[in-house]
Amino acid sequence: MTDTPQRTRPLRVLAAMSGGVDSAVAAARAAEAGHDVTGVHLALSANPQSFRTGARGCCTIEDSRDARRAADVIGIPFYVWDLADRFREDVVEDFVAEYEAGRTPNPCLRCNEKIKFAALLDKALALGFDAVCTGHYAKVILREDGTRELHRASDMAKDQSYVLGVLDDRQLAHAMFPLGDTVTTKEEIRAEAERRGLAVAKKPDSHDICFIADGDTQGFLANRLGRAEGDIVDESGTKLGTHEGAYGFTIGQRKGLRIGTPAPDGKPRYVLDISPVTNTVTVGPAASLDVGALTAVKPRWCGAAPTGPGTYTAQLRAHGGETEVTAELVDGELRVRFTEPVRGVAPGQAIVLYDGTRVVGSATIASTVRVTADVA
Ligand SMILES: Nc1ncnc2c1ncn2[C@@H]1O[C@H](COP(=O)(O)OP(=O)(O)OP(=O)(O)O)[C@@H](O)[C@H]1O
Repeated sequence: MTDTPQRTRPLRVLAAMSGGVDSAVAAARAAEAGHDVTGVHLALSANPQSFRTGARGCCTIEDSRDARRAADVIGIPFYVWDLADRFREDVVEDFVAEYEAGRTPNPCLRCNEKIKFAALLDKALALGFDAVCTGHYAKVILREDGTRELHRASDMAKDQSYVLGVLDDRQLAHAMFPLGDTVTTKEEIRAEAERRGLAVAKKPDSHDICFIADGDTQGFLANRLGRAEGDIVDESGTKLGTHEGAYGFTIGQRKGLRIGTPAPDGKPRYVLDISPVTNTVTVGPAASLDVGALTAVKPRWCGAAPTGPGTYTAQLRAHGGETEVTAELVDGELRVRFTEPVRGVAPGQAIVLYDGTRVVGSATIASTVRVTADVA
């Protein structure tokens, strides 16, 4: 294997600059490596001020100013592009629809798939750029046969390969992640930003979901979907309480159930199932969350699709650990079996398959098979 593609020759690079420290250092590293770098900040919210509530939100005017100041210090041209309509349609509306359907989406992954490495990348390529550079922590490795592989970042604690697991060969061929190559902690990145004179060196990290202020997902969804009172039931269907919207729950959730009656065994209860059809939330003991297998749809592969069953490690949520699986493509769907049962797998999330540190592919979890009973 050779080094990352960006090192082979100088490229025309479009650096996606959020106004945060990671993307500022990524752009600076790309420029320092000899590439012809232009910075771009994406305006992703139709009303940037609406997200300003003290904590960092997404794409405020302040963020675009921070990105511009960083570009000035690095000495690269800088633009602001308005992709708010695309972002609203492909990421925000998808997020709301998924919750409404009883699933748990990952909007960062969707944004990478539809915005940063689709709408942004297409526009960049049309303008003659070779690559889009971001501050993600992941590695692209160019193999001697010319194909590319996506790998976990050198620093596992910061690794973001999970949310990039949706990228296909074409997208990967034009992706540059200058932060993922080295063992780089956030503290080191901040120190590097300071050394480079970037004022964002001490800027706080962004939220998980950039378009939701103060991390209040429930408030955001309640605002979008309204109140829809329904029942909370146990596994036998006995009503235990009511909720104000099934979208407010995630499989495996324990807190905030507000059920008066304690479980007969006195143990905590967890969300086992969310039915948008009956607007019912089913709760039960932790053991009922154990999943032995799942089916996932819309598979995407980094490289050729596997031709038969294979053994992989899998990651099932953005900050989750790894688990061993066997996986096989059957009629275009991914059928996955866990070596050991795993707890609290949420439909709507992505399963990303790894071979060591290499991302093999990903798919969206559609249904799970519990160890105790089959549940769609
Ligand atoms: N509004 C935006 N405009 C341009 N690029 C963006 C924007 N939001 C995110 N990005 C790009 O996507 C990358 C990952 O986004 P994420 O929200 O995870 O940022 P982050 O890890 O907090 O990084 P940063 O410190 O640069 O904000 C960023 O490093 C940046 O390159």
